[in-house]
Amino acid sequence: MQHGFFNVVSTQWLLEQFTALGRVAGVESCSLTNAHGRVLAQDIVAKENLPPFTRSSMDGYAVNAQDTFGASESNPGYLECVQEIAIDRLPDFTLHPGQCAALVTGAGLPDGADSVIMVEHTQEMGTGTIEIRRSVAPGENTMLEGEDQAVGSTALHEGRRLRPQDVGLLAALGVTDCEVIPRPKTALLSTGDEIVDVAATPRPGQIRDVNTSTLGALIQRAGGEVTSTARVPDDLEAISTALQSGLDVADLVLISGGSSIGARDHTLTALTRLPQCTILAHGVAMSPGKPTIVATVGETMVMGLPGQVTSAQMVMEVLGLPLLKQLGGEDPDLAPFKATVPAVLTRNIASRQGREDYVRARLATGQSGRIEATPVLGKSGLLKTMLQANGYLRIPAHAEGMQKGQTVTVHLF
Ligand SMILES: Nc1nc2c(c(=O)[nH]1)N[C@H]1C(S)=C(S)[C@@H](COP(=O)(O)OP(=O)(O)OC[C@H]3O[C@@H](n4cnc5c(N)ncnc54)[C@H](O)[C@@H]3O)O[C@H]1N2
Ligand code: MOO
Repeated sequence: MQHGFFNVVSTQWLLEQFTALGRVAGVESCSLTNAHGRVLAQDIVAKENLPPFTRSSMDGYAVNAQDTFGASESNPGYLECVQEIAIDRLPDFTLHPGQCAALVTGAGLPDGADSVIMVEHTQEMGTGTIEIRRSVAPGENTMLEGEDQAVGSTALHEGRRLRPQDVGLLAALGVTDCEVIPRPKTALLSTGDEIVDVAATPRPGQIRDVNTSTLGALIQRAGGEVTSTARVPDDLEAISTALQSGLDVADLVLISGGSSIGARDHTLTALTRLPQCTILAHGVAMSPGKPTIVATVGETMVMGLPGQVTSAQMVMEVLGLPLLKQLGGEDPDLAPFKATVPAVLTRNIASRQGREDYVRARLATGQSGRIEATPVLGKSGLLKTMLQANGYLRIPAHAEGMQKGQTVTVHLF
């Protein structure tokens, strides 16, 4: 039996190691309908201008701005309306001085027009004359050809995780399929003699497997794929066999439980038996989550997570999600900011020096109108701190705690 953690590292050091890892191998084609959340494996270059022609952004009249200069409520101008422009066909005439053409939002402007006056600033006088009660500037109330995206420019870069608005840009450019990076394949091993299937009725002493579900959901949130799951007893041979099966199919193997130094904790031994294994960490200077193992076996990453339900989730939040995003090829410079909220702490929190504390917190708007963070303290074997909290805050390893009234950054779940 191991009598201590032998390679305790900081989260910062581990995160730095992750940034050196390459993305998973290969490329796959993805239809636009399935593209949301995927990471581009190619630059998308615009093959056309967007908008493809200059369009009106208002209902009104296409005009030459010069013809409206000086027009006001008290001193209106008058233009001759020569046509009604169809929404689905570009106008094939030229607007001459003193003329305007009726159009709706989205219609193309005729030659000779450079702006649109909104219908509410005009009055139809009959016999085709339009009273103009305001002036417009050149370009006003129009969307210029190529203003969204110019032909030949890079619309979206490789490494971008596609958000709904990105998918909209692909649609506008006529991109029906794109090359994406495969989702990192993740094998989940849940260890423990006492752990039974969710559908089972546990007999006294047994508990249902929570971690396969929470970790599976977190893997999906980070863009990974749960490729296989297995439940294994606290038995070195069984764990070794399941670990090998995971290594055979996955880019990342997550092992829940057995990562500590107890008599039933076999994860480390199962790993160190493998000739290609390098242990990066056995023990991370964080709480909860100290009994965490990070290793490589050849090209495959392995994380041994503490079995405690909250600890396993927090280690995933802090280390597992960045690792999955790195393996998934997401370029951090193109990634959206992780949502954080500055909030005023409602009470003191004590912390031991030498390890980071990750404290769950509940957010609420205080009487002053400012957002307040109340620490949700509790045992890491219970689920409720995660359920009651909106996010977590980090107390650095050198700090002895945080003071009531201090502004903290809450990372949202
Ligand atoms: N001597 C020491 N003992 C322990 C230390 C330490 O530093 N020195 N750290 C403690 C901390 S903190 C944690 S966290 C646990 C982590 O232990 P393991 O990773 O070896 O996990 P297990 O012992 O297998 O399980 C712990 C706990 O979690 C429950 N569990 C496990 N898997 C699941 C699951 N899939 N779903 C729901 N619950 C699960 C399990 O029943 C145990 O209650 O070590 C401490 N000990
Ligand atoms: O890490 Mo244990 O994860 O503190 O409960």
